[in-house]
Amino acid sequence: MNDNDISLSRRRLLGTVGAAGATGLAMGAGGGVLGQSAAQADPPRALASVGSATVAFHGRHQAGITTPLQTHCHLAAFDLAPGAGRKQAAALLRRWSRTAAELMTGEADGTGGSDRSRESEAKAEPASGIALDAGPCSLTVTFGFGRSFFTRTKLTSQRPDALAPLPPFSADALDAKRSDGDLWVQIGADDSLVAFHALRALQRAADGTARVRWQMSGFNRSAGATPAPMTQRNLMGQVDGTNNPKTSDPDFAERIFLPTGGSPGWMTGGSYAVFRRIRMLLDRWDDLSPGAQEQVIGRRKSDGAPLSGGTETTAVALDKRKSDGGLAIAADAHVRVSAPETNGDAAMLRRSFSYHDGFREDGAPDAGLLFVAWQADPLRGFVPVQRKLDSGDALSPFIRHEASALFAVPGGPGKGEYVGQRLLEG
Ligand SMILES: C=CC1=C(C)c2cc3[nH]c(cc4nc(cc5[nH]c(cc1n2)c(C)c5CCC(=O)O)C(CCC(=O)O)=C4C)c(C)c3C=C
Ligand SMILES: [Fe+2]
Repeated sequence: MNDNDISLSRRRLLGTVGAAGATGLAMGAGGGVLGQSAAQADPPRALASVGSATVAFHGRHQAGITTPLQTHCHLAAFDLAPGAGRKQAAALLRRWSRTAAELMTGEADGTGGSDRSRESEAKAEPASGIALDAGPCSLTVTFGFGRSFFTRTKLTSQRPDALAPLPPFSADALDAKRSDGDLWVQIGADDSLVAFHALRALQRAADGTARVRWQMSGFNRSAGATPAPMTQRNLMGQVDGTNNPKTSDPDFAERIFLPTGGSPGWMTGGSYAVFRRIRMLLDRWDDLSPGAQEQVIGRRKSDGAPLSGGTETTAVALDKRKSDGGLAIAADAHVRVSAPETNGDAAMLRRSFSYHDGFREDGAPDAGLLFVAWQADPLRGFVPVQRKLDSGDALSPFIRHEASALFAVPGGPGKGEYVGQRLLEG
């Protein structure tokens, strides 16, 4: 883990246990045990651990990259308003950073009270108190810059080569209005109101400087939903995320983050986020037998074990053959085509959320994956892998890439700094 480790911290709400009533919190945390604990006069319970978990805003890397997946996310791209340039962008990133830092500690009360005394530009807090009763709930806010940001702010000399537009892929069906953007915000939290509150606070803080270009919401499974913690499942029912690079891998940092002394200097400790909104053709998928679905991916549905044998965490044996001589993992299976071994060691950290936006006119669910992949260089991570998938992945007939973006995500701010300061004031 890194500087942004989750910690269970004291929370301002602990002080309100008495006022809210211990029973209320016990009900939130444990439901059915309410009557029992009240009758036995147990001491008041602290806020449930889900609520009190915090992730550090400051550190070498921004939060929300190696942070364990939260239950809720909002992804939003903003475009700078006409007339807004580098100065206004710097002021916005300062406001956004202050807001994010406060919300992530859980110290902001959500009433807007503390902001009224601040400079008039700062509308950092919605006055609705949306998240008033909750702890920080592992809230993370991550900020990135799109290619167009550098033109708008006349900072093209600082634009990383790695921000070159992603190449077109044959299966792309991209909606330009839901792609790209000058600025990107990724919000994750283990509570839906905490996540929405952060989104509103950041949107308000952007007022007059930047406008929402697109916004999407996603989800993952809630902590405690399964008897033991496990890898997430996506909406196709697959265990998804197993073979991600691990923070304990010796080459993890060099694969995912830019080193000190790299180029450009302001990206030290940063990473590149590739975003793809990938709709799943779930009716077509659900018509496949479970066995056929497993062949498409190359892993078992029940527990995510590779079809070459073993358990979920057993290394995939791409050369393994069945008794009939055929490959245990088909030539076009998703895990074979995307594996680092078959892509010149290309690797990325996939940190995705499911989405469901209702049903389309034809009755099909508008649902799938908000795919987010992190890497030190998209030309050595996402691009070669997607090129290969584009030309021969058994999963392709069941998905549609509908939106796309690439963002430069700078390193985390030091204490007293704001995100992107080294770019905007360098
Ligand atoms: C370009 C990169 C990738 C896209 C786009 C992508 C889409 C996508 N993937 C799944 C489901 C699974 N993917 C799995 C593994 C996997 N996927 C990628 C890359 C992309 N996936 C990689 C690099 C890997 C790891 C390969 C390996 O090293 O073994 C798996 C298996 C479990 C796991 O390791 O995570 C599943 C399941 C969907 C549904 C999807 C688009 C909607
Ligand atoms: Fe995949």
